[in-house]
Amino acid sequence: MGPLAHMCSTQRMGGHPASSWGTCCQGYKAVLAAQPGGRNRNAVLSSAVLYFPRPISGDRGPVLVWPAMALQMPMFTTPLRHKARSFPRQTATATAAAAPGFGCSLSPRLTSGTAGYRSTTTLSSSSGRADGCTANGSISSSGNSSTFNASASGRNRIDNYTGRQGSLAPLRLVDIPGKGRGVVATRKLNPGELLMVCRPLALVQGPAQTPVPVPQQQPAKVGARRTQQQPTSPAGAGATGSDGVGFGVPKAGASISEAALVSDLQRLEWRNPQTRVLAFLYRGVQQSESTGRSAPRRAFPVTAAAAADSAGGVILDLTDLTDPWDSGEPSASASATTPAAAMSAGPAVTGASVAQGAGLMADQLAAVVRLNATGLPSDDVLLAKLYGRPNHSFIGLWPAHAMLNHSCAPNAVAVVSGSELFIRCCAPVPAGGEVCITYSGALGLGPLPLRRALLERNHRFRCRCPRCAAEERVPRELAQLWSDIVMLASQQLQPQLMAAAAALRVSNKVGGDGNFNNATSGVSTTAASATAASATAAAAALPALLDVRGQVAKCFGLFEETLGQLSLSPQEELWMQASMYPLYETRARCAQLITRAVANATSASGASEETPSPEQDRVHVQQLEQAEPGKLPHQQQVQAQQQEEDTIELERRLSEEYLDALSLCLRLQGAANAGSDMHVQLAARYDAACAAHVARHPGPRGEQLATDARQRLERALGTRYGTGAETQFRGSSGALRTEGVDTSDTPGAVKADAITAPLTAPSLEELVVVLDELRRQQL
Ligand SMILES: C[S@@+](CC[C@H](N)C(=O)[O-])C[C@H]1O[C@@H](n2cnc3c(N)ncnc32)[C@H](O)[C@@H]1O
Repeated sequence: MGPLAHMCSTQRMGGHPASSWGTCCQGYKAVLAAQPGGRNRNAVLSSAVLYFPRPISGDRGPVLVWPAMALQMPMFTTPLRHKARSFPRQTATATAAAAPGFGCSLSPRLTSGTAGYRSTTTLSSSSGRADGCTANGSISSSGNSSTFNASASGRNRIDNYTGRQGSLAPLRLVDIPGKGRGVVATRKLNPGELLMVCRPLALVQGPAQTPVPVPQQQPAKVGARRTQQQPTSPAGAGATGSDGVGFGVPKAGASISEAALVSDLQRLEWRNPQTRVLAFLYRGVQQSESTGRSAPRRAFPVTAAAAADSAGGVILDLTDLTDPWDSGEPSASASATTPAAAMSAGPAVTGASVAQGAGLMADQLAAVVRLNATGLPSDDVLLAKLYGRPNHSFIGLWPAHAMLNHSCAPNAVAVVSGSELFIRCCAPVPAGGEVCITYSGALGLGPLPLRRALLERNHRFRCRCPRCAAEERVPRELAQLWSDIVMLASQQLQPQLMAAAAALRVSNKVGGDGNFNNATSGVSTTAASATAASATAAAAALPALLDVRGQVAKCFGLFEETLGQLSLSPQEELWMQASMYPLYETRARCAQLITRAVANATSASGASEETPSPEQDRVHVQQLEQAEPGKLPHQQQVQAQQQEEDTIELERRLSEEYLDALSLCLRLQGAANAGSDMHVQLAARYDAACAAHVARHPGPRGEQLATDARQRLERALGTRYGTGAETQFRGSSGALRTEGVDTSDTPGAVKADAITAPLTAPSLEELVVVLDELRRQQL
């Protein structure tokens, strides 16, 4: 039986495959119809039982089970073993070129020495960490007032880097009932708009890494460290697709402990403005403790909390926080000192009494870090590649970023590049609306119970964003059914797909180079036999893939049926679908693998026609001799042509099915995770898949798909990185690698003479070129 024989007739017509349960692919509808009450909720639930081959909710419940894949890679729990590097106190002078006409320059190196901008950066940092992490804690700058890091007053930074004079950052820090402090927009904000460029109060980086194509996630709060590593996404990066674009966390990416940051906060030299910022952040800890909003995991001394409150509080605005090392006049008493000494002795610091002594400091700092710090195994891979510098794992404290509260429907996204953290609007925000990021990373694309459990466990608060509110109104049994479906998709179907993908990977290897060397015997096989082996592997994988396809189709039937019973707004419906994302991505992944398996199988038959074996030749000659003159060759030709047309048509339909599924995933990413690296990766994947499709199946529909895909990729890139139209700060990571610092372990590192300057944001063309490069590296 050939591989295609596994498909039932409806599937050949674009319908559903036969499942391993032997039911018709449209069976769930029959079951639904057979239930008393037809389509009511109970009927749906009982039909669900019929369709799930194994119990789908275990003792622990779905919300505890689904993130298991993510939990396999805990972050920031094990200190890194870093190559020892020391950063003695030093002064570096950097010259870089200023804005006009600079947008297309890819290498910061090219910018050095040209006219216009000169910034003097004094870097004083902790000396020699035992673990070799780099600590970038105290950077103070002065210089040209038209630049972000050189503003004399520190008040107009955002105007300066966006070039919009007179319109100070369109954000304000306010108290938000039930959440503590938060950030609101003072005017309407649009996706892609740069909102803040934040410098860290402290930053610990791991050693330089070369990007390796695997998925990344946008920065998540440290409290969520166990959730931020996303499971390998079938539709997203890490997939085996030839159109795959995975460009995230370097594989060597290791975790850095919170303790490393705490210890750097203790070791860094402190001046009063920075102490004020720290005290300001610490107030958040105390507030959350006193309101019970977010109980810290340790009790803090009542005296310290009371002292901070009675100090009248430290009132800072966002501009004080975006660059904590550039906040104007240090107090007279503010000679460099340690945090403990500064907090207990510095009279100019309102929050000085927060610390009762060095003994408490570590605890307090730990609480500040826990509540406010952010970390990932890598900073942004695309920007690093664009600017020609390596990636670093990191954990850092960016005070302005720390003021952003969470929403499951975020309208802002954070991107870390070197030591800067950029905040960009990723969904429209009305004037007065709160600007929120997500703390959940990829797991924000999951059902409410899962999101809620993660936020409550890691951050100790209950999200009441509009998406959560809408999902709360879903009847309980339905919500349970949906959670079960998600769990089925991620716990059972995705592993099945992974196994099939592994088999196909082997088959691609065998068939791919056409001259496969057998590892054990060292015997080189012919192209034809290798392709035949590939076809065999594809044929072996197909039944499992078709089974998954059938199960996914049934799950979708159930979900869509039940979703249709609720009266939801289009936005709410999109959010519900986003919460079922694992099911959508399972479908896309499955469609992709089936497309590949069929292509492998059919190319094998083509290959054997091209290179018939001696036996085939003999049979063929015999047939010709016996045939009526002129008849058989013609019949054969017609048959072969028909077969080929059928095959191409089948491949086209399967490929379109894959593209449709991917397109939906992309839409959902845009609805609930816009501007995330997952969103960008998926957009790149979709773009590449559409381009591959149109190359294989030329025609107006393919062309249209490819155009649409490119637009969507540009939108995703624009949301995360800007459109290149505005001037922005290109990152000052050069400050980490100033004169005298050994950069030999960081190939391509930005050297002292190339400390970056405000430049035009990367253009879309630049970003697309880099994306393509990363993709080629992966292939
Ligand atoms: C990084 S801080 C954000 C700033 C914080 N509101 C403050 O005043 O310091 C994170 C904490 O803010 C609170 N928070 C953030 N998002 C929230 C939300 N959607 N609902 C309730 N509290 C939230 C929680 O206490 C959380 O642990």
